[in-house]
Amino acid sequence: MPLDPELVKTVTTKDYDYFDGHFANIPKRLFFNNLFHMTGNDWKDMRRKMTPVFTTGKMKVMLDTLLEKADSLSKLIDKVAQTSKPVEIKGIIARFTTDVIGSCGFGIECNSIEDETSEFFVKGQEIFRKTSTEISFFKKLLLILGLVQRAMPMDFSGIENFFRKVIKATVTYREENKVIRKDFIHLMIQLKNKGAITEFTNENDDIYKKTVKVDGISFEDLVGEVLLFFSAGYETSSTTMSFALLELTQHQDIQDKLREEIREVLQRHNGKMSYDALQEMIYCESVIKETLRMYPPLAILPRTCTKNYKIPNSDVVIEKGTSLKIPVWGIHNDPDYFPNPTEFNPDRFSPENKHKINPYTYIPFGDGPRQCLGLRFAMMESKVGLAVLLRNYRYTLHSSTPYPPKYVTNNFIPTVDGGIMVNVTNVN
Ligand code: HEM
Repeated sequence: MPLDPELVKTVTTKDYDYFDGHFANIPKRLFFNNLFHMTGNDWKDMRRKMTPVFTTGKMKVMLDTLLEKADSLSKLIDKVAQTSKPVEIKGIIARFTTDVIGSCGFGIECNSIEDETSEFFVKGQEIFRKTSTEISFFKKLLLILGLVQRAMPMDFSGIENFFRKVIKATVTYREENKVIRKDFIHLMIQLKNKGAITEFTNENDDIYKKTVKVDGISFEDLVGEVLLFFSAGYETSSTTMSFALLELTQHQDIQDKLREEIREVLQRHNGKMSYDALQEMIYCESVIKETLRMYPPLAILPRTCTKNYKIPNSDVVIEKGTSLKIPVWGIHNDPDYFPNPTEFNPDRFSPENKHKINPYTYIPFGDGPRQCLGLRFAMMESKVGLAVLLRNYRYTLHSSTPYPPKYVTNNFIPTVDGGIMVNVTNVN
């Protein structure tokens, strides 16, 4: 367990070649056929192909798709505020992130914001429930995708077939009808068919302006990666926004300041949540970063040693096959690096202060060549989500949720026991 930031640097970046796997002995099947589980040249090759999917240009264009979902979230929260009843906010945000990743990742309109019983959500749950009755939907998803390692007597073939069928239907429809949509699956189809993907510009320009040449990928690769976007992007983002709201209920001054910034920025941009407007939400970014410090969704960063490694200036040799766990939560909450770590203080990440943070002590998205590819997307989605939730509404914690929170013990991603119950009031 590397605790020292220098060692974290060594493992994730400096001597990355010795630690280039997340996990060892990954079974060869669809659900593990993705970037997160690859090592060595397979990983290098796939990472090179996938990197152009996540450029700033692509994020800007995908924002339009994301904003459609934000609109639905806005209507839902308005309804909630009118009822004056407390509500479990993580569930609401999870419906938003399901729809976002369903739309941006799978190209599917899940409509779970409007309808909790939407087919995609329910079908997914049904299928996962078949495999085991005890484990939560998302834990199962993480298990299936190998983000949690545990021997499970599960038969995944039904689930794999379901997702393969859903993605196949989307890909075939788009190919036959020449559909172009601003989402990940469109970029992946280009990768599959042309071995190249294009840099989106803006709506009025030719979206095939700038072509980035890479080798193609197979249909199975496409399914594997799209599934990874779902597992990597859904729960992590909803967890981030939910913990941000939890902290904001405890710090009304910070909540007010953030709301003020959101309103000011949107006023400057004629009420439109453009990419540029989001860039100007500096305080919002600090709030998200501080949330990710206190509550990193991936509390542990896995690495596997792939070649014997002698730790410099010591006799210690880490043997090939050794599994390493970088304790992200522990490092982020260490008073040596973050004074008063239990205090929620977004100013740690203000433009004036952020240079004071020691390298390799803030790693919610990992670090080095394997750093999270969806970082920009996650930040954009979280900013949009918080801006929609806070612009016109105030949140206070309902008495049924204790603070500090109690966590469930059987989930890989930090999860508040009983959910986060809040009161929502319209402040217009
Ligand atoms: C707040 C939200 C998120 C957090 C905290 C997060 C965190 C992480 C972390 C810690 C890793 C491992 C990095 C390492 O080993 O150094 C990772 C990998 C990854 N994430 Fe994220 N993630 C988030 C959202 C997303 C989203 C939205 C997507 C895609 C749409 C995504 C796609 C990926 C991919 C593809 C990898 C594998 C990278 C590789 O192994 O080369 N993530 N993420």
